[in-house]
Amino acid sequence: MDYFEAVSRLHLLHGISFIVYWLVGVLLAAALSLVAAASLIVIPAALIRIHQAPKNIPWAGLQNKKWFPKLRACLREMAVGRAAVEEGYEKYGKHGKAFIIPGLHWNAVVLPPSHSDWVARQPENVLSSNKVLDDTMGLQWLVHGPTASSVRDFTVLRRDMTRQHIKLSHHILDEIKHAFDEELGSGTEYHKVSASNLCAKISFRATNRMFVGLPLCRSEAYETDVTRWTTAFGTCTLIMRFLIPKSLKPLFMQFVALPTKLVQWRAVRFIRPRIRQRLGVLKHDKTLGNSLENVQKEKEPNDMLQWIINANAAKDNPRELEPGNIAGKMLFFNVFATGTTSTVFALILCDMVSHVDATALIVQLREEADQYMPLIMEDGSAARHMMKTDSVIRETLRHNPMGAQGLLREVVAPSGLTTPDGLHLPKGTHVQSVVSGMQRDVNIGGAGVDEYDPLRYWREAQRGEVSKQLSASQVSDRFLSFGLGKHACPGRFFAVNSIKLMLGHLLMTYDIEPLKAKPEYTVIGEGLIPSAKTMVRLRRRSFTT
Ligand code: HEM
Repeated sequence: MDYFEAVSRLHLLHGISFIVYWLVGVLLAAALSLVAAASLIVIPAALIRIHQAPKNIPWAGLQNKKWFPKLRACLREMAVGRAAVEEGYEKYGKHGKAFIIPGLHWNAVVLPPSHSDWVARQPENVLSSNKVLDDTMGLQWLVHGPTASSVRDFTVLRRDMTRQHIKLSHHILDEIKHAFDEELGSGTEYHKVSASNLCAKISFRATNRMFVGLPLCRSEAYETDVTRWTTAFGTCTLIMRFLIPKSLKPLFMQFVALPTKLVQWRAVRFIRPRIRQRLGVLKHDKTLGNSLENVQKEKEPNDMLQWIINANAAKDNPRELEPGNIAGKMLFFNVFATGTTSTVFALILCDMVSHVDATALIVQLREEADQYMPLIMEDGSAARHMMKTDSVIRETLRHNPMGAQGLLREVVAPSGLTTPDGLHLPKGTHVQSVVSGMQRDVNIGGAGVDEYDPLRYWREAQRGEVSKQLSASQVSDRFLSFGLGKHACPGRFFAVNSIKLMLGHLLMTYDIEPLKAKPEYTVIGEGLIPSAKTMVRLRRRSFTT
């Protein structure tokens, strides 16, 4: 290599390193500008909210910081949400006092437990749940149409799903068996699997068997697209809530929503042809002069897709029957249904296998599953008799609820609202209740409620302490894991039944090793999920191969 070649190579090398440095520099500068821009928006917005918060209510989560404690608490919200709620409950809530919980999106007044029933009874035009749903989920930007009120119409869940899911139990169980077989194979060797990944897979399949039926619920591509959509949707709602001020939303959300819309378009490509085909049948029936009620119900598929089509057809607004709106509703229901059911299923599994007497507990639950699960194929309601399993589900929901707080509402009455103990909340105030701390509070639930005791509800009933066992889907102001009042979770009956079927099948079919220590749970904001690293060991029981 001569001198000139060496020099030109050196130049080339310098040139390449220059471009690399330049690119890194540009990227760094872009990242810094983004952070600066975000701070310019986020910090002033937080300061305004701090200024607007009621002055006579104490704050939780300030951590005794000397400089800008409230601002720092607001900015920390994503990292320490659950701790702040629990600290506030210990200091104020359990003594019947309200407190403020800091947040980047809004600061909320957390009312004491004695107010939960009162909150749940307030009409929508005074204390709104819909407004909170719109603001946290960006309904007018991120999901289907034609209107936000149509998106918020959950009649299909409250009416059709609640009535039909028991009739569909044998299909759901068939899907659960199939999904477990796919995940764990047919051999009798031990498998070490992530509890949360396993529960996510099985829950998605169980739910989507009822949503879209066979064969689509088994399509890997469909599952990937739906999961991508729920993730994109979640990410976009975070950006929308924390980074974009209210006044700029109409402008910015058009762009921020684009990736979610794109992923949504991809995900609905699987459902669209089915919708078109079913709408064709509906049109044919109508032209034959059949009224909607007379459409041959026995010929219709009994699944969520059909329930949505029928409910939208009854609205007499042609836009409700656009395939994109029908498919969009189906996808949107997945946001509510799959993540929640799988997280709770995984929490129950982890609580159960790490219980001090896990072996005896598993034996008892398995006996119950052996007795009732084989009846499901003939009688979908047989799982109703699995009251020990029901107790285990309610106990995890009570002791380790997914969300530390609940009953999220906004005061929308123009003159504000005054609580029973005289606290005036101006229009625009966000209120909520503590779920986790309250449900473990011995002063409310009695001695021992701070402990996890899986068969507590079943035992209470056996001892005659209650006339009827409290079931896992029964809400009250002492059990807020599914909310309370008009907006209480419409999916809870289906969720509890599916978890019973999943847990029942697992215990009947597999040996599961108890865990030696309590598993780690991951806290995100105020939410609780089992860590994906928590592994359980399972093997097919030999006589079931
Ligand atoms: C174990 C699983 C689940 C848990 C713990 C859960 C929990 C909750 C909670 C706490 C609320 C708020 C209630 C309130 O503010 O009063 C809620 C609302 C809701 N849930 Fe669930 N949920 C679960 C499963 C499901 C499923 C399977 C579906 C649908 C298939 C669903 C659909 C909804 C809907 C649509 C709402 C909003 C209701 C309204 O605003 O009127 N959930 N859920």
